[in-house]
Amino acid sequence: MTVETESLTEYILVEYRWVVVITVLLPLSLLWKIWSTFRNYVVFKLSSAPKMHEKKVSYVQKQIRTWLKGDRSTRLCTARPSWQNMSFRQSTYKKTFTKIKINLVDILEIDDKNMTVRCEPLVTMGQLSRTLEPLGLALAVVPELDQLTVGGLVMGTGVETSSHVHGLFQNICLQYELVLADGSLITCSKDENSDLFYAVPWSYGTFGFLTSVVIKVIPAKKYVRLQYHPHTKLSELADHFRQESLKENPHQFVEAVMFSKEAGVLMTGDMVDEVGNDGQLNPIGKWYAEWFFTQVESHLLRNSSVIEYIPLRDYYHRHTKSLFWELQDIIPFGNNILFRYLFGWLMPPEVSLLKLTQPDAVGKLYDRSHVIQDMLVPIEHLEKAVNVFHKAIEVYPMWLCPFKVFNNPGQLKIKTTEDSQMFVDIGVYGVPKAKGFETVSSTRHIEKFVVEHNGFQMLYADTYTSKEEFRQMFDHTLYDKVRDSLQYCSEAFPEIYGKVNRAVRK
Ligand SMILES: Cc1cc2nc3c(=O)[nH]c(=O)nc-3n(C[C@H](O)[C@H](O)[C@H](O)COP(=O)(O)OP(=O)(O)OC[C@H]3O[C@@H](n4cnc5c(N)ncnc54)[C@H](O)[C@@H]3O)c2cc1C
Ligand SMILES: NC(=O)C1=CN([C@@H]2O[C@H](COP(=O)(O)OP(=O)(O)OC[C@H]3O[C@@H](n4cnc5c(N)ncnc54)[C@H](OP(=O)(O)O)[C@@H]3O)[C@@H](O)[C@H]2O)C=CC1
Ligand SMILES: CC(C)=CCC[C@@H](C)[C@H]1CC[C@H]2C3=C(CC[C@]12C)[C@@]1(C)CC[C@H](O)C[C@@H]1CC3
Repeated sequence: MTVETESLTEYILVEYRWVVVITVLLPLSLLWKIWSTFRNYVVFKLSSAPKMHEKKVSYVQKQIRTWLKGDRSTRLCTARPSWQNMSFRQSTYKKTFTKIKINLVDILEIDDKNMTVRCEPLVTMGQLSRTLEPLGLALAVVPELDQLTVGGLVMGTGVETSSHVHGLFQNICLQYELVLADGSLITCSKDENSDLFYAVPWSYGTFGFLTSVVIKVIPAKKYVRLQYHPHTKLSELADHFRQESLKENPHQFVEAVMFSKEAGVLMTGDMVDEVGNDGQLNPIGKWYAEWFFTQVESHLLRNSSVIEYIPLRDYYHRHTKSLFWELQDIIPFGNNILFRYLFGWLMPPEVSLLKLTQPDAVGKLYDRSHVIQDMLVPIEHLEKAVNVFHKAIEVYPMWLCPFKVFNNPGQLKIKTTEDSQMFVDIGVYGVPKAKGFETVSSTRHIEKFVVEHNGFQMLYADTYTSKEEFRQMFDHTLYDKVRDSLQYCSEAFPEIYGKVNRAVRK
């Protein structure tokens, strides 16, 4: 192919990807949603999952024993193909590792006396919020994309707008059940095998295979009373953001979306049972509703500090329908009123199908000129971080979400003697506009800033940190100790860095 035809093909594949998305992916996504909702409903109602759980765990153990009997020349990972997961990085190691099938997709038990839910690792956030809602319950932290799994959020991490109160997803998990590399089944909690319990989060499947998790639930109400506070000065927004995140009795939900370096909207919310007369009901989950982030932007443009009442589940999944703001690049007219009324009920396409059918040209384009990164920095550095991000990449909207890191053992070690420290997650998803942007060097620049400011990088996307920087970012003291104490662990699993660093993972 000549250079001209190649770039024309690339242009067509990128610009007209929506044709395939609309005609093939949306109908397939709908069939998949109908089937999985029906299947999960039936299994949950029949209560057959708890009986099957032991059998399925034995099968995981059997696969590991088979590997133990062999020459153990390959390492282990889950058999979930890369295209099925939400991680943006390519799990290239899946081509060479021995893949362990973990077909554990069910909610096992809801205990409304102890306020816990026990579920298998492939249970998704959408599945949990749908099941808990009619019971008047919710997870204390609901990472907002429907397809995120409990396993991925435990082994990686999960953050949401209630994290300034409850911490990260792992902080609402009370017990893990794992199959280790020696084939044994173990449970751990803060009182039992506590080293393993604290080392599991952020370990990316490098201790063993998670087979169930007990998670804390809270009482839920019907709506979220959400107040929008537009700001046109970064310093004012940052002060307000810190004040709302750090105050003694904070709102249950705090989030901000920046639409430029200076201007953004802070949102504070609380669960309520009724729609009050100080605001209007806004059912943002309806099929015809405008994308949430553009609704937020309209409050900035009107400079109006309004109150709205949003149905709770609509609130939890407010960024699902537009995949934050990523879908505007894939279906440019997805937020058009006509499209919404005619086809909004089909949205969004499944992320897994988007990954599966992503043409090489689109992959290359995302590598070259698209950023998907979340950087976590102590909240006092918010303005500085926004300025650094603006200079290096300049992507808007920019997501700001406060979260608490507790002073617990593990990879996220904070540099304070206090019980906890408040951080902010800065999420950039989109096409960079900064002059001189180059994927590796610009990402390295912000990674350096994050390391120097005692922050952390979320690892679902690519990291380019050196091993030394990575170990400086994530405390490996407990991690190394636990790996050394577990038989066959180092043979079976690479270190975290070996799985997440783009240059190192094979
Ligand atoms: C055949 C069909 C007909 C429909 N007709 C109508 C209708 O007449 N009126 C109407 O209001 N809606 C209609 N819808 C849309 C439906 O109400 C919404 O999709 C609703 O969010 C589905 O929730 P669920 O729990 O059933 O499904 P889920 O499987 O939980 O969700 C379906 C998809 O919508 C996303 N989603 C779920 N909840 C939200 C939310 N609150 N905000 C943003 N995204 C969300 C999820 O990410 C998921 O991908 C229709 C949908 C279908 C499939
Ligand atoms: N709001 C938020 O907090 C958001 C979070 N994310 C990120 O997305 C990722 C979650 O995506 P998801 O598709 O659910 O998960 P993934 O399948 O991407 O899994 C993430 C990691 O967890 C490991 N893992 C998953 N299940 C198990 C298990 N049962 N036993 C052992 N290891 C396991 C995987 O190991 P292996 O490599 O062996 O498969 C992988 O390294 C997380 O990293 C999360 O931080 C993304 C968007 C939003
Ligand atoms: C809130 C936090 C912490 C993170 C949000 C991250 C999401 C915006 C990304 C997670 C997976 C990403 C993927 C895409 C867009 C951005 C995410 C949803 C694509 C849909 C972009 C188009 C590609 O062809 C496929 C991508 C799959 C993963």
